[in-house]
Amino acid sequence: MPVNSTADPDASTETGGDAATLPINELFYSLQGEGTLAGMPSVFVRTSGCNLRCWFCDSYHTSWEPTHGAMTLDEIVADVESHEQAEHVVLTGGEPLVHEQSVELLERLDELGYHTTVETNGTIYRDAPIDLASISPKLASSTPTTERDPKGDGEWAERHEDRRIDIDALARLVDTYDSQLKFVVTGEADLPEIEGLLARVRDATSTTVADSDVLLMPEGVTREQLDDSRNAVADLATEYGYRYTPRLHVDLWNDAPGT
Ligand SMILES: C[S@@+](CC[C@H](N)C(=O)[O-])C[C@H]1O[C@@H](n2cnc3c(N)ncnc32)[C@H](O)[C@@H]1O
Ligand SMILES: Nc1nc2[nH]cc(C(=O)O)c2c(=O)[nH]1
Ligand code: SF4
Ligand SMILES: [Mg+2]
Repeated sequence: MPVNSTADPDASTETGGDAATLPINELFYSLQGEGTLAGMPSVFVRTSGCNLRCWFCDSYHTSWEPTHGAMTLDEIVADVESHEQAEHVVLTGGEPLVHEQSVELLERLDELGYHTTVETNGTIYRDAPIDLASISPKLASSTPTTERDPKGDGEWAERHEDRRIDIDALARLVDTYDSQLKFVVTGEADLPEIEGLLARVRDATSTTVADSDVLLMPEGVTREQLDDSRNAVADLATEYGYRYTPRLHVDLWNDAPGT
């Protein structure tokens, strides 16, 4: 369900008033397309607003040009519950953890017995009932340089670069929640950075981060783009001993909305 009205999703939102709300870009029922739960029927709750600007962002209308619709938590929960088969909810964005109200939504979903996955860029820690923290730290190859900026002239490059890795936030997420580290891979040149980052995370955590919790995901928003990228990423997973994750939803439905 696409949403349109007038809340401001650009900044993080504070709890206030009687009815808590979240800026919501869309809500839909599909199969989890990415990560260790790929194939799982899930309701997706996509918040609007992000603190980063990856040049390749497949959710452009939550980051570069965020939508401004809001829903109350009651409305979101009712929509989730209308999908009667679903036991899994994926909270994504945008960056869902910029919003303080995501915590209350996760608490309500947890009380109702849902398994919750949070798709996050790993730059923000929040204390919430999260069953799987699906962390996708952003590599240098995600930075919207002048040549790659989808909108302007590289205005976001410096801010993106400054914000994209926060080792303390990553370590806290990994230490607190069952987690997976899911890297968008644009080429072989990303691998040394992934290895260096993993070493820093392993150093900063008391939790064991197994190679089987590290996933390499091909960059691409269409089937045609993945046709060009997936085999090279699969080969890198084999070579380095990390896990490959497909983008099952793209393989199945290409870039159709609400999938
Ligand atoms: C739109 S993001 C929202 C959650 C959070 N902001 C994040 O980046 O993890 C959802 C997932 O899509 C991935 N993603 C975004 N654009 C992509 C692309 N062009 N190719 C492959 N994965 C992409 C992100 O890395 C993340 O794992
Ligand atoms: N089917 C499907 N699976 C997904 N897993 C993570 C997604 C996301 O955008 O966060 C996503 C998505 O957009 N669609
Ligand atoms: S962090 Fe996630 S939502 Fe934000 S720009 Fe990057 S891929 Fe898009
Ligand atoms: Mg997606």
